[in-house]
Amino acid sequence: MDKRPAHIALKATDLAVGYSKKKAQSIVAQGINFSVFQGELVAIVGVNGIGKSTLLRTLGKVQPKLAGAIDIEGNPIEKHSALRLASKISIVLTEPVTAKNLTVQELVSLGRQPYTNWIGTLSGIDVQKIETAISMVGVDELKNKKCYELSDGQLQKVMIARALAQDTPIMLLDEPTTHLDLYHKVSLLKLLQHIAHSTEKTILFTTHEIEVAIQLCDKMLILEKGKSTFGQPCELISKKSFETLFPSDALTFDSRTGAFKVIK
Ligand SMILES: Nc1ncnc2c1ncn2[C@@H]1O[C@H](COP(=O)(O)OP(=O)(O)OP(=O)(O)O)[C@@H](O)[C@H]1O
Repeated sequence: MDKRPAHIALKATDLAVGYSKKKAQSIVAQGINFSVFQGELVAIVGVNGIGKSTLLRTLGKVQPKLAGAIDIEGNPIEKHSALRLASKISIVLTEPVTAKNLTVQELVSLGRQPYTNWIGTLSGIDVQKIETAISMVGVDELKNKKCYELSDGQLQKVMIARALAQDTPIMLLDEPTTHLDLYHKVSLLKLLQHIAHSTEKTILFTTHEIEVAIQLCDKMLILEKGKSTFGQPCELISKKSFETLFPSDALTFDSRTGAFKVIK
């Protein structure tokens, strides 16, 4: 039976994202509308440079929106202080990790910063959340390694563990599977699906793994030049929304299989 999640965790209304230089605005994507329920796994997809990362950073208030509204658990994003937002949203970006000299355990512990006292002492609950996060993403055996000793894929998992340790109702992940092989991509997205459904966290991530996302996500947001489409993967397939995603000289979308076919 379809379980209806309790409430809207994240909502965008007529949102425009992009960059401001001096007084000029450079809009990357606009007219973005969606409502994501608590406990849903949502993929943001679209071609290179369409604005997926820009949108994700805007949803996490890493950069300002250019127009429209973002509501976090029913309140406008600008009403949340930085500290309050850090207890609502965790975000993993693609920027290189600067704290590579830390051990895995120390890096994951940083996720508890919004909750620790001013000298950063970890409570029993903090330690437990750190341990749970490390074991959830399956990096227990790397716990005492320095981050500079890890492969890109291992580091990516550790960054997700740090966000999990932050234990926020909303997680935003920019291309969390980039450095992983196909098996580990699927495993990680299955893990995110499990986390979203079992802990009622709302997880939005950007990805180029459209076919895997179609199979595992509750909803998808497709960004295209001048428009965005949001819905359940099956709705998007029946609306033929994936068919215009790539220029048709190289790829077509087969709605029967939910997969792209190369035009030879
Ligand atoms: N700091 C910046 N200042 C100005 N423009 C930027 C900045 N960062 C990105 N852009 C531009 O914004 C547009 C969207 O970039 P963005 O990284 O959001 O796309 P994307 O969909 O995530 O791409 P990809 O799939 O290649 O990662 C691009 O044209 C890019 O050049």
